[in-house]
Amino acid sequence: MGAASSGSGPGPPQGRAVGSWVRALLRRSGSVQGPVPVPGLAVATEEPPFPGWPLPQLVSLFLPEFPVRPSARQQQLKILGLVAKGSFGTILKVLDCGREKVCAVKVVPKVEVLRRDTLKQCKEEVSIQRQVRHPFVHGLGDSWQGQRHLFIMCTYCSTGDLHALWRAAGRFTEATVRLFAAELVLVLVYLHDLGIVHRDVKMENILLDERGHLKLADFGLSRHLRCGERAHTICGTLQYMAPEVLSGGPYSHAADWWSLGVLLFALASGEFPVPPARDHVAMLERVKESSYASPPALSPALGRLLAELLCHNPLRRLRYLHHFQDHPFFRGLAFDAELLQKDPVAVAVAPRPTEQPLPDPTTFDDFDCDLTAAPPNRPWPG
Ligand SMILES: Nc1ncnc2c1ncn2[C@@H]1O[C@H](COP(=O)(O)OP(=O)(O)OP(=O)(O)O)[C@@H](O)[C@H]1O
Repeated sequence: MGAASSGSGPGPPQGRAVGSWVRALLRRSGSVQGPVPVPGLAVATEEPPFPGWPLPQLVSLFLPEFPVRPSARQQQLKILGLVAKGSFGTILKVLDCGREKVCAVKVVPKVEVLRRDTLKQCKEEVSIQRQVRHPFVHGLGDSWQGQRHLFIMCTYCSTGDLHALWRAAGRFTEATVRLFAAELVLVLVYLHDLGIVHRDVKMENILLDERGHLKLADFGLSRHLRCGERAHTICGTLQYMAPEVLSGGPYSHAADWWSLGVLLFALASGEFPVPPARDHVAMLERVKESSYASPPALSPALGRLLAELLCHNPLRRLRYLHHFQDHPFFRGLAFDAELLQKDPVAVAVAPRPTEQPLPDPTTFDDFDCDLTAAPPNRPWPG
């Protein structure tokens, strides 16, 4: 939901209940807040307590993207462990006992959303994820709210994310880069045609399905941007940000194509084209100075693709499907989702250490409802 880096977390300590471990962890990370003194919010139900009366504000603010679910629904979920701590919230692995499915749930404290003034962005994330349906997009399963948290649930990807795979592999062969690039081209073209700019295309936000194909995730910075419209917010992840984004805009969907260029450069060479800087001003200087010359080990066709994506002028950057279909790097490849998915991706499905079974799964609503005794540890925003 944000732009800061996230890392995969270790499993819970052996012999300790997962519930108390997750609660302690959420508290340590500051993502669990004490009670917010809003009168009338002791019990959140689907209906307002008195027909015609407004819902308490801390509930109504997040509607309709985050409906209030009957607690029976939430009790069907059992926490299996921690997946990662993002900049905003915590990603948990849960078992949906009703559907017998393992899911990932992003848990975001409402207080944090309001403190950072990201209510609009947070609702946009869910509404965009609900809107998009594509083989290479990680779709939304469900979203709802508790008293203190927002919950965003989707299928759990057991193969992990592209960043973890890249770190393990060092770099990928050009054949693998070609396949991943084609999958991402299809996704970006699809999103841009819908008038959506992702704004945080990076390896950590790309999950892998069980056959190693890509699923673009984390629409936390995405927004609707019509063709011809321009954005100005400096956001994204520094190393992936286009020069026009780093300089405060105006920028368009072309910014996503720059990020793709950075990503493909790193996948193929094992290194980022430009090292990270401390802030966007310093990063812009580095980006301006860099020639983005491809390492000589890469083929001329890939070198050309990278140069055409990492083009400082957004108007001259590659951005239409036919640009890629006609490109020598993709010669002989069909931009067809079904054909691209035909074979498993060998490097992604190679056997890896199996996950430890987790002791004592706990019901999901515990950490939203059981913390009412703790005092607030942050000032209430506004
Ligand atoms: N459905 C999922 N299945 C498996 N792992 C997931 C899933 N969703 C997220 N993750 C893991 O959790 C990490 C953080 O997720 P996400 O980017 O959605 O959170 P975030 O709070 O927006 O983080 P950040 O702001 O740091 O990008 C991902 O990089 C990925 O490794």
